[in-house]
Order: sequence, then C-alpha cells, then structure tokens
Amino acid sequence: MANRLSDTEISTAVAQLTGWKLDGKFIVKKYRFSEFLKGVAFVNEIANLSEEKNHHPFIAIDYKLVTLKLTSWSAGGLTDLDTALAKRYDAIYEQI
Ligand SMILES: C[C@H](O)[C@H](O)[C@H]1CNC2=NC(N)=NC(=O)C2=N1
Repeated sequence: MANRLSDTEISTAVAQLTGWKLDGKFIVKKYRFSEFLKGVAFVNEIANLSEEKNHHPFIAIDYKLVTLKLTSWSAGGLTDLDTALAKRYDAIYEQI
C-alpha cells in the first residue's frame, strides 16, 4: 500500500487534477452523461479497473450523473494510487 500523502502533497496533486475536489479524506468528482446507460457503461469500466488494481472508489449513479469518491482506506487517507486512478477515470470518461 502506498504511503499517505501529506496535506501539501494532497493540495499539489489535487490542483493538477481536472474537476476533482478534496472532501475530507476523499477526492470527489461528478461526471455528467448524455444518457443513463452511458453512465452505467462508465461505471462498468471503472469497476473492472477497480478489480484489476484492487482499489475501489465509492460510486453513486444518480440518473445521468455519476459521482466517484476516492480514498485509500487501508492507508487512512489519500495516496498516489488515488490521484493516479483519478486520471485514469478521466481518460475513461473521455472515451465513453
Ligand atoms: C482486502 C482488500 O484488498 C482491501 O480492502 C483493498 C480493497 N480496495 C480498496 N480500495 C480503496 N479505495 N482503498 C483501499 O484501501 C482498498 N483496499
């Protein structure tokens, strides 16, 4: 498990992400889709990547809006894995 990021490291990392917000020990982003099933397809890709990396976001599907919340609960906070996966999620979103 990666080491927990310091507050300074978190601020720097979150500033380099697009549309992600810091919420306590989580980073959070809402993704909007033109169709409900596109959001479901996005979640399915996220789920497969989560299993592959054994690192899982909390996922909410609210019709055409998908919210992802990331933290490294084994580390008790944010790690590089969270920020790296946030970028992967954004790349997947661009492909949907
Ligand atoms: C036992 C299992 O490997 C652990 O609980 C994994 C599963 N997925 C995980 N996902 C996230 N986001 N953080 C973790 O610390 C984590 N740990």
